[in-house]
Amino acid sequence: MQVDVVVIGAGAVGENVAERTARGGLKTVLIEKALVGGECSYWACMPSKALLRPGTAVNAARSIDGARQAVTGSLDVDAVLQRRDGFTSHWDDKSQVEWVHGAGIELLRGAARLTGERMVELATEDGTTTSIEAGHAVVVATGSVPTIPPIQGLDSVDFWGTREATASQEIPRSLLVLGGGVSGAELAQAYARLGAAVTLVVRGDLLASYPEPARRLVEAGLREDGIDVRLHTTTQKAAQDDSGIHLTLTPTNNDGGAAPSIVSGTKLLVSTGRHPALTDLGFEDVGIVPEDLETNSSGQVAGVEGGWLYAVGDAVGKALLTHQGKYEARAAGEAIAARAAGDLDGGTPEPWSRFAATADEAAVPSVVFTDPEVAMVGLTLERAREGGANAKGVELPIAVAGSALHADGYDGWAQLVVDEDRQVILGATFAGPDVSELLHAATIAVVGQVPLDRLWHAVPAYPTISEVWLRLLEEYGL
Ligand SMILES: Cc1cc2nc3c(=O)[nH]c(=O)nc-3n(C[C@H](O)[C@H](O)[C@H](O)COP(=O)(O)OP(=O)(O)OC[C@H]3O[C@@H](n4cnc5c(N)ncnc54)[C@H](O)[C@@H]3O)c2cc1C
Ligand SMILES: NC(=O)c1ccc[n+]([C@@H]2O[C@H](COP(=O)([O-])OP(=O)(O)OC[C@H]3O[C@@H](n4cnc5c(N)ncnc54)[C@H](O)[C@@H]3O)[C@@H](O)[C@H]2O)c1
Repeated sequence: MQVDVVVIGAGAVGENVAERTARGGLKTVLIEKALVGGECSYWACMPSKALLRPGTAVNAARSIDGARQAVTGSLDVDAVLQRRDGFTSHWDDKSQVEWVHGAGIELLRGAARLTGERMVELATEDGTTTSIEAGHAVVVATGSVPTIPPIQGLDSVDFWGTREATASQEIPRSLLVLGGGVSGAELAQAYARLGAAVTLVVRGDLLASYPEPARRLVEAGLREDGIDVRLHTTTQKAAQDDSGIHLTLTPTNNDGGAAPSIVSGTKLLVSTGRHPALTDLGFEDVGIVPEDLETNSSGQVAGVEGGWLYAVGDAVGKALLTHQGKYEARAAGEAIAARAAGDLDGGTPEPWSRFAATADEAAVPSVVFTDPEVAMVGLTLERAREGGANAKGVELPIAVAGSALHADGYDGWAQLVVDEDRQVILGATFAGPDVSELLHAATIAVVGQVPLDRLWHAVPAYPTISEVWLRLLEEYGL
């Protein structure tokens, strides 16, 4: 079979590359071995947010006098799960397949691997194999897989990963959650609010890549929901018997030689990170060591002569986020189409052109959808300073008319990271109820490198939570 572009993996990221190359007039084949739509649609973003949102909505009503009195019941668990099932289309990819066809992309089902320069082999379930030659590019968009920690006994425990936790049809009586990253924090809260007794075991600090005050707000929110949060706690052992699953814990820095403690639950969720899904893809056959995979800003894999091999999204692991992967996909797809048309040469394209995912470097937005939320873009103060910037942090509690109206006793925190030499914003973090919708303004300011004296003219509407922007600029001295 001879085509222009082969995209391996039809997650959100693969779909977006294929859409761009097909739109650019290239005959594009998209190969998927499981569900078209990938992790985000069926086992990650969509179901996890669907599990969280009802609890957040009820808690929001409870935080306003007058509305609080109207909340007289608890969450309807069956209705929440059914609504979640709707958002995952009941794990049926029919509508996504229709979209693929509508976009002029050819979909092939099966597992693909590289077999040589511009060559891909497709193995289908019935045992047949097809060889496909890509005239212009092969794009690896195979996503990521869970990283399972080497904890004694864990391999003989029947534990959940995030797939099982986001797709479960029942709420366990008690849930142990291992890992205090975004998945752990979000799913611990979702299950606590749906009625499980949750213990969250965190090796270091919760949400360690976010600023400290934001972490503390989330920790307080989780504790308020009755979650037993164990920070700086190492899991020594896991075991399972008829009564449930048991974890043996010690303090992470156990200088005092504290005796181990045991926590138990009916289920265990292991959410200890993910890594690129690059095994069995034939990278070795094209001279690439998967662990050393590096790409330029248009997704071209380094060290491949002719620049025909691309990788994007979780498979590269620059930012394990759907929106950022889709952005990389748009840039790669545009670059492939432009190179095929002779409008763009090989090598790294101009930063901030539509062929380069330049924002990956220092302008990645992310939201932790706990209650309260954390929304962050760009660099933290530490990272900005490590990178050599003359950076200053400007931070305040979020306490403006808009936040006071939004919820009684609104508790939030905001920080801008300012480049003092260039007078632009390098990063921003907001923590508090419903702050996610504040994030895009900050993303625009960071990506646009909007000078602070111009930002001064961006007047937040009154009374909104965005007024905190005004207070932050005042705090900076403007
Ligand atoms: C619990 C959880 C919640 C999350 N929530 C959010 C969120 O709210 N917002 C956000 O931005 N991100 C979120 N993420 C991250 C997000 O899910 C990922 O960044 C995103 O799914 C990556 O998309 P992708 O297309 O790169 O990979 P995937 O979605 O994993 O797609 C890769 C596809 O490739 C296929 N494939 C793999 N190998 C082959 C092969 N050899 N041949 C054929 N097909 C193959 C797979 O079957 C899969 O369908 C969450 C992640 C988790 C775990
Ligand atoms: N709202 C969102 O956008 C969202 C939600 C969930 C996940 N995601 C993405 O998916 C990816 C995976 O999420 P995640 O939470 O699994 O990963 P993560 O990397 O965010 O967190 C993993 C956590 O597990 C801990 N850990 C690692 N090994 C451990 C061990 N042996 N014992 C105890 N703890 C251990 C780490 O210290 C860390 O706190 C993330 O990179 C994130 O970007 C995004």
